[in-house]
Amino acid sequence: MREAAEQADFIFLCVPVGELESYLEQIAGFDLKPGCIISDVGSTKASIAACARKLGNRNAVFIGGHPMAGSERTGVEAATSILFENAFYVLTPEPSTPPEALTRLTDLLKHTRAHIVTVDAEKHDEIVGAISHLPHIIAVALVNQIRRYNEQNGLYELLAAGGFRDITRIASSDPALWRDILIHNREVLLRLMRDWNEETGRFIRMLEQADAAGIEEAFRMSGEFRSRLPERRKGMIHSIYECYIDVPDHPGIIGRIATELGNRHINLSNLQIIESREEVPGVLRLSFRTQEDLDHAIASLKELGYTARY
Ligand SMILES: NC(=O)c1ccc[n+]([C@@H]2O[C@H](COP(=O)([O-])OP(=O)(O)OC[C@H]3O[C@@H](n4cnc5c(N)ncnc54)[C@H](O)[C@@H]3O)[C@@H](O)[C@H]2O)c1
Ligand SMILES: O=C(O)C(=O)C[C@]1(C(=O)O)C=C[C@@H](O)C=C1
Repeated sequence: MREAAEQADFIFLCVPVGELESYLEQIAGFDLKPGCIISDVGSTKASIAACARKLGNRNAVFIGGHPMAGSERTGVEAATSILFENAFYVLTPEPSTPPEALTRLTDLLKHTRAHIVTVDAEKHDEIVGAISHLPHIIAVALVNQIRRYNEQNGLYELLAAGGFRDITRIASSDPALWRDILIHNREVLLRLMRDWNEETGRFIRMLEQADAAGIEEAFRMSGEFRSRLPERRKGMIHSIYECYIDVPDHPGIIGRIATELGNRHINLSNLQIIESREEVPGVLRLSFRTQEDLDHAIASLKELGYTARY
């Protein structure tokens, strides 16, 4: 590691959050190239930023980083060359970070086609705590609640399909990775969990009082906010023109749809079966490179009798 680090212009630390500080400390003891930039990809930023401040700069500059991309999968098998494309990549420079170092790092990261955003490390942890870490806790808690019911009656597992799967994918994330993330952001998460308790408390009160209007309003407000979120920020740039098609359970149906589009010279860029029902290809998601292809595909599929929608 010393040999590689001492020749490097850039060093990225890509280990679990709990290992970051010890690597940064080791690297700080090496004879790094003048101007070397050290960054990381950890999901929390305040603790590694504090460690870097303590170690000081010497030859190198540390700039924390966090690509908001990835999935519940880990290991090299989960890597793809387009992982960061169109994703937001957060950098957490300090007021003392030399602007030219930040420019060199962003120039390098541009090749990933991610959108670079800068914010300070503490604010990062507050925001990402709310939009990433809290949802992971909620998903895990929910799955464990249902897992306990299922011990008494296996029907829970059998019937758990659409909604449950949608909200719990991230409950399959790597336990050790998430142990580190939650522990390193525990102050923020404790505050967020208290707010979460209030949020669930509001639902308890609405149910106790059979407050139909209140429940409707809660769904209306959440739907409104959620519909403002871009459908798909990361992944392949070209897959943002998407439509959904209900596919009946007939052999060869997917091939037929693809062939019909091909016959009309409509270029598919991606195709995904959304598994909402066991053993039934429920919904097909088709992606195109242009709005024109998408509109043409929807019109053609409707003409052929399929239910196609944006
Ligand atoms: N998975 C995501 O969605 C995601 C997204 C953004 C950032 N991150 C962050 O990226 C970092 C890596 O996560 P990942 O999802 O790529 O996980 P990963 O398991 O795919 O990669 C972690 C790598 O670190 C290695 N490793 C573990 N302990 C080590 C040690 N003590 N010394 C040296 N190597 C060690 C593992 O062998 C593995 O190759 C974490 O800090 C995580 O918080 C993850
Ligand atoms: O989509 C997922 O599976 C993720 O967990 C990705 C996700 C997120 O919560 O958005 C998880 C952790 C990372 O630090 C960044 C991205």
